Amino acid sequence: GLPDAAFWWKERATCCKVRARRFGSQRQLVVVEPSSTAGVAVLKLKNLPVNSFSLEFLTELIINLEKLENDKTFRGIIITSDCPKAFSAGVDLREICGKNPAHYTEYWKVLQDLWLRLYLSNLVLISAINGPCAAGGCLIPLTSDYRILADNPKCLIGLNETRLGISAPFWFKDPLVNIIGHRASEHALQLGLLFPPAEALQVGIVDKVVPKDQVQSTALSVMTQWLAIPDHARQLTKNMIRKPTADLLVKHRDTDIQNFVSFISRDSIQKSLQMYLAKLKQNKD
Ligand SMILES: CCCCCCCCCCCCC/C=C/C(=O)SCCNC(=O)CCNC(=O)[C@H](O)C(C)(C)COP(=O)(O)OP(=O)(O)OC[C@H]1O[C@@H](n2cnc3c(N)ncnc32)[C@H](O)[C@@H]1OP(=O)(O)O
Repeated sequence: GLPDAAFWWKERATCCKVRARRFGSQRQLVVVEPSSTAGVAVLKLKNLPVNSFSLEFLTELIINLEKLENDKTFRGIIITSDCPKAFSAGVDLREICGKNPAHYTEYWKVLQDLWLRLYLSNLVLISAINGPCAAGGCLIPLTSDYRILADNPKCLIGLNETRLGISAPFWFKDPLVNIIGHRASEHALQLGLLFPPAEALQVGIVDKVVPKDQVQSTALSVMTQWLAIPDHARQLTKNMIRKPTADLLVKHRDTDIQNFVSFISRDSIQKSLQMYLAKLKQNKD
């Protein structure tokens, strides 16, 4: 029969630990702190300058999430950024530009691992989005249970992949459709829309917009409401609602990797990405 997500996860967690030893990083890209509320951890993303998903950062993130998942003292995690410039700028374009197919394969597998770890987490996950959040950067919010965005015109959020000449994978599209609906997703995805806070709230890609200095305290008070529900009942319900979407990725992971690798290896795609990266470097304040 079809291996379920838990099986996949076990196998992949071992790969992550092996990879972490390979990096042997001195920098701490993810900081986990206990919050003032019992049972709640605050996980801070700290891959300066913009929390783009390098392979090393993804690996560290997965290991920290795995530890929290297995630590019975924790029931919920607030995920936020410790980089002043962004919540997350998404996929690190240097990981998907000018590398070889083996690298693209490994990278995509790890990104899928992060998605599965978050989407099927038994913990309550709340994204405290205190900066811009683009494309792959939405992976964490879209797999969270609740999203709070800072009310600042710079805090744009959305899946802008088409603007880079690429397409969001189906496992980014599916949670977006589950959250904002079919028509709004069709519109947002095709046009690669990045929503400012008021529009983000209106379309429903975030649940709450608050002043930047209140993002974390609001996350804590929302967390308290979620933790008032008995864990077992909430977890069963979460799993019931999310399993069909997660099973699609589990079932199609290998094909998805093959599609990604052949797509990203095309000359035309590589050119688009390089142009986008060059444009980013020019647009400096
Ligand atoms: C048959 C078909 C089958 C299809 C199968 C599937 C296909 C799948 C295709 C592939 C799908 C990929 C899915 C995911 C994609 C992504 O996530 S792509 C990344 C998208 N991200 C963005 O568009 C955000 C880009 N960044 C910004 O807009 C800004 O940087 C910011 C976050 C708003 C911050 O702005 P500011 O404060 O002005 O800082 P900057 O000066 O712009 O940035 C600082 C430095 O960081 C570098 N940088 C920024 N983002 C990235 C990034 N994503 N990757 C790498 N580097 C990044 C930026 O260039 C600056 O660098 P320096 O110039 O060296 O300082």
